[in-house]
Amino acid sequence: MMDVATDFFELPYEERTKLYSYNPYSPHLTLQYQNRTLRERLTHPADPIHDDYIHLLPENPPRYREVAAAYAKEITDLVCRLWGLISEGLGLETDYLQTRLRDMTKFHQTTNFYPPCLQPELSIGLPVHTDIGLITVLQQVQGVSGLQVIKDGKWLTVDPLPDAFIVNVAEQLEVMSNGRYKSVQHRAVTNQVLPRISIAIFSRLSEDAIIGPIDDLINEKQPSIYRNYRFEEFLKEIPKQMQTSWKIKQVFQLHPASSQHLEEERMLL
Ligand SMILES: O=C(O)CCC(=O)C(=O)O
Ligand SMILES: [Fe+2]
Repeated sequence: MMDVATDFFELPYEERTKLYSYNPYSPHLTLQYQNRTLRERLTHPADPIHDDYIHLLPENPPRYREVAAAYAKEITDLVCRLWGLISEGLGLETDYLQTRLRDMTKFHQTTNFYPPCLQPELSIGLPVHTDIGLITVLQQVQGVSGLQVIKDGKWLTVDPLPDAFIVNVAEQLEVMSNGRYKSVQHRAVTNQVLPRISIAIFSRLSEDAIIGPIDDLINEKQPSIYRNYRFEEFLKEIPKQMQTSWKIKQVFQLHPASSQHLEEERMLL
């Protein structure tokens, strides 16, 4: 996938921008070259079960459709296996998340291209955020670092490892696990010399999906942190909180004071 993604971003500007579209549900290219941000991203569905989208993928490079279809199949299978491990980690039946989520999960792929920047300290590839779905499977091009996560209030670089995927816990999994899995705050910085590519497959939910802590994880010692909400409600909060997406789930929190220490830690950034 990385090879065809690299070929795509090596296409001339006129060829890449054929994929400009205002419809977020069809494959589209977005250029983000303003407000210190330096990024192009190609986004499209990646769901072999729910979407009939292959004919909408880029025709160029010629192998893109075939490779992206196979990649979507492999990664969504991997996500289903990870759901099994996460369910077990939460003390639930192995197929709990798979049974509950598969029909209401939509996968999509974003390939990020960050051009080099002579003064990386003056720009950012992708500002700090948390992913909004369940989990994200990410791969980075070899040899160029850029992904950073926050650990103990400090930025930590996640260097690319050969043949390794990065799995990010995203917001809805933190809510469903009643805070046991923590969504990770991350960002991408630019490189002075080399361009960088990363490929993410996100799992999002259908808009009417009801999200909330899983009943079996709530008890007297661990009361529910969040109220139930429709995923649509979460999405509507995003434009209200541009650049601070990690605060969104607090809107659905039952006792906001309990997260105060987290808030204080985040204020350090
Ligand atoms: O480029 C990266 O490594 C991070 C990409 C990312 O976080 C995203 O697309 O949400
Ligand atoms: Fe992300």
